[in-house]
Amino acid sequence: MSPKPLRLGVNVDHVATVRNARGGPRPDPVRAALLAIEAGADGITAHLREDRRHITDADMARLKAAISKPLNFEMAATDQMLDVALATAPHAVCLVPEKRTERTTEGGLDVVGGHDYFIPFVDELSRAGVRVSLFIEPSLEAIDAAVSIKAPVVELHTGAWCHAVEVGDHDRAEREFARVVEAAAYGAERGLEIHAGHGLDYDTARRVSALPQIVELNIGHFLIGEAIFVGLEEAISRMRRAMEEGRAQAP
Ligand SMILES: CC(=O)[C@@H](O)[C@H](O)COP(=O)(O)O
Ligand SMILES: NCC(=O)COP(=O)(O)O
Repeated sequence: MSPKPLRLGVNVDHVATVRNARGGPRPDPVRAALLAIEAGADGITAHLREDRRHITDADMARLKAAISKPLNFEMAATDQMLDVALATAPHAVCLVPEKRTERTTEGGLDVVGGHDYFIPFVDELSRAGVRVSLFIEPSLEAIDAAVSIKAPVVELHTGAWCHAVEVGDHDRAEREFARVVEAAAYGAERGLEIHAGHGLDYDTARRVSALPQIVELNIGHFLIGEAIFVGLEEAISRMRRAMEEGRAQAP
């Protein structure tokens, strides 16, 4: 059976990070989203953090109004964010953990300890026609919890693997990648749609694209950084090529 098509979701958070450094209107994450779609992005991801350190409520509303591709609204599981998400009516919501003090998303959602807490969020968003995904650690326990919470999609947090690659800790990187491989297969066997994201670059995106169960990668920080040097269109084209090369290796 040929592997399923692999989608690229481009996260525009860090266009807003650069904009907010000066407090003006530029660079505009909506302009970046439109360019990303022209360059081949299958969707746009944006993380409305509680502290609004990058994407703002207005950005999210403008993204929803402007883009022709699906909007993946990342948010913490809070009543306030739920209200914003329901008012925005995105294609999808991804529930992610947040800590005020974190520099970036550090781990996956605590779907084991917080199991019952997440059920109403998944219920209400699903009833509103929003596709819900849970941003989780690549672990079998987290997969089981996601199935029990009845979320149709999980996004496997690839940050630990990508960080180990980045710092040259080969043994740790291989252990972390093995967790991603196992969780992707285990989750797909249990009927979940499998996404992956956080910290991916061309090489790690190529490698993870070879996992046939994974149908969407959400990539932001690396692409926005690359765009500074080669332009956003070229960075996305190179990422698409890397994903296609990886997918060609899929069993
Ligand atoms: C959940 C996820 O991995 C991304 O949304 C990531 O959080 C990018 O935003 P930050 O860099 O602000 O964490
Ligand atoms: N959910 C992952 C995401 O949207 C982008 O993460 P990153 O590539 O900015 O680390």
